[in-house]
Amino acid sequence: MPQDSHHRPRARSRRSGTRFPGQPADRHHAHRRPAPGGRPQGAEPQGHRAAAADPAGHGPPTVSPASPQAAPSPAPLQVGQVVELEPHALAAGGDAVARYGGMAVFVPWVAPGDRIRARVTEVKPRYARAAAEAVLAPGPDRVSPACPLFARCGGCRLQHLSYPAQLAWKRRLVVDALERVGRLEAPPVAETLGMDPPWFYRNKAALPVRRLPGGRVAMGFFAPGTHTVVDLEEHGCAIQHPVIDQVAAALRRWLEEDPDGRATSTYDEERHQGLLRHLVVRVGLRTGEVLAGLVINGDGLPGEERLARHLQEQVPALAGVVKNLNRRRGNAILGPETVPIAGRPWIVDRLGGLEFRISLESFYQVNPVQAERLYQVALDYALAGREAGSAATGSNPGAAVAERDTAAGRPARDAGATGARRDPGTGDGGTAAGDRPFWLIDAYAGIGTLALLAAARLAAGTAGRGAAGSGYRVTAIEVVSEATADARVNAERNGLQGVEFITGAVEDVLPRLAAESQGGAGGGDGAAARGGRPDGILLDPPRKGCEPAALAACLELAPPRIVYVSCNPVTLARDLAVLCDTGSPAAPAVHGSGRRRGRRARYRLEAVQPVDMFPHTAHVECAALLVLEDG
Ligand SMILES: C[S@@+](CC[C@H](N)C(=O)[O-])C[C@H]1O[C@@H](n2cnc3c(N)ncnc32)[C@H](O)[C@@H]1O
Repeated sequence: MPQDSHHRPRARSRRSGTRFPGQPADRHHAHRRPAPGGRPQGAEPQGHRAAAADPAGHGPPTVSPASPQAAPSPAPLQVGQVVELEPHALAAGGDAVARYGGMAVFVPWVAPGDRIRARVTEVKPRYARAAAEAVLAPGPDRVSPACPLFARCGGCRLQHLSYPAQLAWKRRLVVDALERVGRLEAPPVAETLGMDPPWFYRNKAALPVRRLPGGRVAMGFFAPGTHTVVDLEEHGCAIQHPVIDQVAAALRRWLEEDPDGRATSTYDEERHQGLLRHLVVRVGLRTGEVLAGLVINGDGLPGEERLARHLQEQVPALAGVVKNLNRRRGNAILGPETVPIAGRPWIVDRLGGLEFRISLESFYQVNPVQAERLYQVALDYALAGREAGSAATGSNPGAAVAERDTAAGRPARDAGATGARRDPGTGDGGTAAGDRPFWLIDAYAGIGTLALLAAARLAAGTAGRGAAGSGYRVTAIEVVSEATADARVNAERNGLQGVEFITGAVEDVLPRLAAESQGGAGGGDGAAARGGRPDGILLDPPRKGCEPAALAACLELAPPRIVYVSCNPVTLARDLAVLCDTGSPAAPAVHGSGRRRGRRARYRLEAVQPVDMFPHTAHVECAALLVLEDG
């Protein structure tokens, strides 16, 4: 697979050939270059064109002439009533919001500024829901969705909105959460960093596999609000890497045509019966390596070794095929045990000039192009003034290495990590005040992406003196042991020293480090005792945010900077309210916080950078910089 394969995505079709509106049928010219402003071909503004209605309320509504019977009524809404609405905003999940007689009405799949005819589906005391039946006049930001499955598949929520409008909305989402939930006044939120082109970016898919009556097999995403699989075979997916479609097609062929494949049952959630549950595919965007995981409600599949060979023949980029055993009921995709069937049970990808080994279970950002930008911002925040040249010149050694690597398409070992090792550095740029090593804690570290990129940057400024204690120290904390194992290998693979990996929950480990830190240097044998007070903490928790004990420990450790990376603006706002002590009712009480020097530590929100990690979905990622104000 070519190194820049993600720049040449192409949809494929076993049955019909071409996939997306506006996409050329010629596979080699199928990359949909966006028009200026990020709009893909085939997603043109609808202007005043009309579209047809979906009676089930699931399809995108289509434009039609205004109906004289649908005039707004001041009477209270009733289920089944047809009303005309003009949504003015999007709510957090991506539904449009309109007002009707003082009541908020949520309508999916329509855009602010659209004038629509909608049927009321639910009425609550303070809000209602409606399904759009027709767009009477499109709003200024409406575009034609690029994917014909849009609104039938639950993967994307915003394809009907121009990309610049999506970016503006995501920034607004962050500002609103910080103001409303966090009680942070006039938060310093930058414009959202968008992706160009914002398509075919996902490097991972977990596709439920279901056999249909007659023996055909469906694989895809669930329809919105259901567990009905929307089969991607016909159209592929506009936001995931095309090789994922190839692996799915190869598995489908096996299940439909091979005798062992035809004998393989697929999972029935309600009865908790059937063998094959999901196909999980991971792709290394920069290396082209692919890992296929077959999630099984049992021990194995009939003819699984032949199946693995079949997949590898069909998709030569497959580095390995594994089975994951998940015999549990419920929505968790992966079970506790992963067993290799063929090849190796991990892939390698390159990011920021470093190489990362990634197993099936380990967290890895689904959009590495945008992840690289996010990490660069987060580390610029965390390391400001600590790297050689960064304070004086604003230069960014890590980023320069990453760019060189990307531009030249060279293997990472020529750049990034080894570059960091070879680079003589310029003195004590990575050293904290006095002669103490600069100490950074990476909490929720996954496979060590941020920790190792930080170490590479710090090493570039300190001639690699990390482990010796005079330059820098990075402490990475992660609860999933497979991810920590990957992280250790990744440190070695990139020749990076001075990084220690702790497997454990942040809410357990950070308080321990805080207690050691209070004991002062030499007061224990842990990292905190050796390093004293950290110079920075990176927090990158899952969607639910940090536990109060983790936040309390941050306040006790009271580093000059905290960088909070988040994929959920609401929990970000809640946790920042604790760290900035805004008095928000959403902030949980934290105990024992900020006892350092008898004062409660308190942070100021200095900058927030939203990054569009998930174009066309209602999700947004952020990096927020907090600077110690008091304590
Ligand atoms: C959003 S990911 C970030 C990972 C990493 N920073 C990256 O960018 O690749 C969150 C990580 O936190 C881990 N995690 C979840 N809860 C945790 C906890 N209580 N303590 C430590 N790690 C946790 C997850 O396994 C996952 O690897």
